[in-house]
Formats: sequence, structure tokens, C-alpha cells
Amino acid sequence: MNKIIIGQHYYLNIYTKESQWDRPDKPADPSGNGKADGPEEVQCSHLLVKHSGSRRPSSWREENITRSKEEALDLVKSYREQIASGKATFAELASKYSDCSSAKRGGDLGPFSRGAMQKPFEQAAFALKVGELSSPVHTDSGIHIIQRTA
Ligand SMILES: N=C(N)NCCC[C@H](NC(=O)[C@@H]1CCC/C1=C/[C@H](COP(=O)(O)O)NC=O)C(N)=O
Repeated sequence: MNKIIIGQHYYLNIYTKESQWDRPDKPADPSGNGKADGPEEVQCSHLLVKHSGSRRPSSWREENITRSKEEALDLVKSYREQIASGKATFAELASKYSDCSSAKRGGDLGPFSRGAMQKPFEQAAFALKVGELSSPVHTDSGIHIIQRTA
């Protein structure tokens, strides 16, 4: 049975909601990543470029997608460079060029937990800080750039 000592302070991490008697030895991490296993849920936008090897080589943009994987990677790299350099916004390019129906929402996939997306996508998404842009990510769908938005 835990002893309650009247008047003894305890410390509450307002981000992870964890409490402890001992004085914390470092400031709490506002991203709530104080937990070893990171966030429960993230929100991301993505720009998907499909290729002939995609699990479904078709999209709202193109009935039958025949570009090679190499061509898709070149496109993804050029889009990433335009976004990273501020020449274009993520939403502008995703809404024009993404081979996913989320293009209509500037690439927004909404919030999702682990288990919703294909593993390579999930691993990359959960490793991003809010606002961060991923490197090109390969899944069975094609090649993605991911931006974590929440
Ligand atoms: N929960 C939300 N918002 N939607 C369900 C997502 C289902 C999930 N989808 C993916 O993993 C691919 C890669 C990341 C985004 C994504 C989008 C795909 C890509 O296009 P497709 O290869 O399907 O033609 N279009 C929709 O599913 C899956 N487990 O297959």
C-alpha cells in the first residue's frame, strides 16, 4: 500500500500526464514525446508519386500509370526540393501532383494511430517532429514525401 505523505509535493508532466515524487532532472518535452514510445497519434499530409510497380498503378490524375520507379523518385526529389526551399507549399504541390485521393485535401490524411498505414509510411511518419518533411519513403503504393502536421 503506497504511503501518502501529507504536504509532500509531487511533479506532474503536463504533456505526458505522468506524475512522480522525485524532482525531474530535465524540462518536460512539449511535443509529448517524453514517452519512450512517442506519440499515440500523428496527423500527416503526403504527396504520393505512383509508378508501374505500385500496388494500384492508377489515380485521379492518370488512369494507367506507366512511369518507372526511377522517374517517380526523380519527381519526388524535385517536389521535395521545391517545398524545402520555399518555392512552393506542400499543399500546392500535393493537390496538383499527388496520386492519392488526399490530393483534394492538399495531401492531408487526417490523424492516424499506429497500425493504420503501411509499415514504412508509419515508421517514417511517427519519427517526424511536427512540421518536419520526410525524405522519400517507399511503400507498395509508390514513393511518398510526408509532412507531419500534428
Ligand atoms: N486512414 C486513412 N486516412 N486512410 C486509409 C489508409 C489505408 C492505408 N493506406 C496506405 O498505407 C497508403 C500509404 C500511406 C497513405 C496511403 C494512401 C493510399 C495510397 O493509394 P493506394 O496504394 O491505396 O492506391 N490510398 C488510400 O489508402 C493502408 N493500410 O493501405
